[in-house]
Amino acid sequence: MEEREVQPEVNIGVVGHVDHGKTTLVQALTGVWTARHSEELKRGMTIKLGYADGDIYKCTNCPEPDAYSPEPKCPRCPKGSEPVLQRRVSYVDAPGHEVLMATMLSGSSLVDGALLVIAANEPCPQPQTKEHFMALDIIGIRKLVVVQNKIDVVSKDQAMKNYQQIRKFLEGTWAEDAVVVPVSALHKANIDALLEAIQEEIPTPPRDLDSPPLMWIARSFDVNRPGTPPEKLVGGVVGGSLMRGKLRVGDKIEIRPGYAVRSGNKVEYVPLESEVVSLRFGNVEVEEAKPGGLVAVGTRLDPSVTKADALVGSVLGRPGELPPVYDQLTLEYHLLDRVVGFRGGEMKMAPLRRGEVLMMTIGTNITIGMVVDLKKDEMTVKLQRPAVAWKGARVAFSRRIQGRWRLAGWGVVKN
Ligand SMILES: Nc1nc2c(ncn2[C@@H]2O[C@H](COP(=O)(O)OP(=O)(O)OP(=O)(O)O)[C@@H](O)[C@H]2O)c(=O)[nH]1
Ligand SMILES: [Mg+2]
Ligand SMILES: [Mg+2]
Ligand SMILES: [Zn+2]
Repeated sequence: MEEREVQPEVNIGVVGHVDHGKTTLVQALTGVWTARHSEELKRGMTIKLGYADGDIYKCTNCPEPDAYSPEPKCPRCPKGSEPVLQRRVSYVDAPGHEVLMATMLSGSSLVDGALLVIAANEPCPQPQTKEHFMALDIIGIRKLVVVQNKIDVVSKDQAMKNYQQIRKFLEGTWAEDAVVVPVSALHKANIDALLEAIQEEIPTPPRDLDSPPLMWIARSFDVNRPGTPPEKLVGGVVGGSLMRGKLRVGDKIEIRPGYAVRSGNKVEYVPLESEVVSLRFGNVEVEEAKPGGLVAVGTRLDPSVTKADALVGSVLGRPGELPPVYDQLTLEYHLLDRVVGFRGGEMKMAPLRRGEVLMMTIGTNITIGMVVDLKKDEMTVKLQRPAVAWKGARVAFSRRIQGRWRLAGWGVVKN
């Protein structure tokens, strides 16, 4: 197989209000049900970031959008059609539940574009429809397709009414002209038109392949089954997406801030050094990884340091080439005008206060931070958990409002 057929070239976030059908849509696009953890299956909700790769094929015989399919066969052509692979896409499935907003934000830092899933059988916008939409803006994602889902459970009139609500919601925003594609994720209806929209609206961005590799870690695992004999144990695995550069099997790597070591109530972070022993996209092993797609990096690390997402929020690169780790960040910040994301309307955002505790999302790193210094457009935040950052990096922050962390604004790192 050619390399381009293995490594996805673009990452697309799937966001939107709880239960609007994000995970079902990812399954329609990839054949994969991303919820794997028993708690997720039991509660029918996404809790951790999920991801799955899917293909976009186009039949050379058929008109658009019929020509598009996630599978290498054309449902409309009898024998003899040869659909051509257009792109392989990594879909990052975000949780929609309001308490998991930080996870949604950390997932958004990995993607190049987004599908905003809106269920046609509820009034639009729902609280997290608004909050996720705003988060895309804050993180700087401007490639968007709106997916009007569940059209199988509404009448044509209801679907039209809901479509008008969606258009009204987008009116006057950066996404005013966004394409809205009606689908039924459950029945895999109109997925061809969605693939066409993805091809047109979410191009693969240019990639920086020459800089040293840099990857946000989004998942980390111990892949050994309990009871594996010691000689068969494999090293820890970390998953994430390369922001830039290339990574090859055999490369020496460093992970920062690294592994948390607790003694009493003190926590120290220990940077880790290891080597890339394998690289995998889905089930396919590759020798080299570039930006695009979520890659699983096999290492020689003791799996006990990677298990249970212990390294999420750290950054992986080559030894000595990582940006610095900070305990404190100075940000030029912007506060949203209004608090969104809860039922019963919106309210005006109060100014920040010195001493206030915020939830910071720095790439995939989610940490509590305290505002220790505050000027007009600038704040300094002391982080509970140190973060790799660099001048110009974009950071989102949430505030505790009415009992929940609500998206409150963003900042640009000045350190
Ligand atoms: N009728 C119908 N039901 C759907 C459709 N898409 C999803 N559902 C159902 O809606 C429910 C929620 O779907 P999920 O895919 O888990 O929704 P989600 O957005 O991933 O939810 P969270 O991860 O909890 O935010 C499930 O019962 C799905 O079967 C659709 O197109 N039509
Ligand atoms: Mg659900
Ligand atoms: Mg889900
Ligand atoms: Zn065809």
